[in-house]
Amino acid sequence: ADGELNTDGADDNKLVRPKVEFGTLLQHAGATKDVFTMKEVMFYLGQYIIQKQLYDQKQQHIVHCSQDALGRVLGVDSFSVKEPRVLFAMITKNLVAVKS
Ligand SMILES: C[C@@H](c1ccc(Cl)cc1)n1cnc(-c2ccccc2)c1-c1c(C(=O)NCCN2CCN(C3CCCCC3)CC2)[nH]c2cc(Cl)ccc12
Repeated sequence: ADGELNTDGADDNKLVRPKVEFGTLLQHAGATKDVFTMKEVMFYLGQYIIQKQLYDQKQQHIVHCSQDALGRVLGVDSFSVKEPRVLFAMITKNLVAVKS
């Protein structure tokens, strides 16, 4: 729905282009393009976190990224997946809206 923030992204229809370093992370997770929907960005980021085992084994909603490029691009040492608004605010700083 328009304007509604859900865990799939602010708006499923909008296309975004990741900034260079962020785009490299998504490619590590298997992305093969440079324009995405927010849903795709979140899918690839989820894969990236799993592949690099960045989530806390005990508290699996906590992601530790201080020793990883993810921490550098998001600007935090760790975050909780239970705070989508905080997460989207950090992620959108690494994205450029694509006029569609
Ligand atoms: C609902 C969704 C979400 C999506 C967006 C937001 Cl802003 C918050 C939350 N979500 C719920 N848990 C996770 C998660 C947790 C730990 C490790 C990896 C992913 C995710 C994330 C997904 C994803 O695409 N998720 C698919 C289903 N998930 C179920 C949880 N699974 C976990 C099962 C336990 C072991 C760790 C993975 C992974 C697949 N993409 C993300 C990207 C980031 Cl920057 C952060 C979190 C996620």
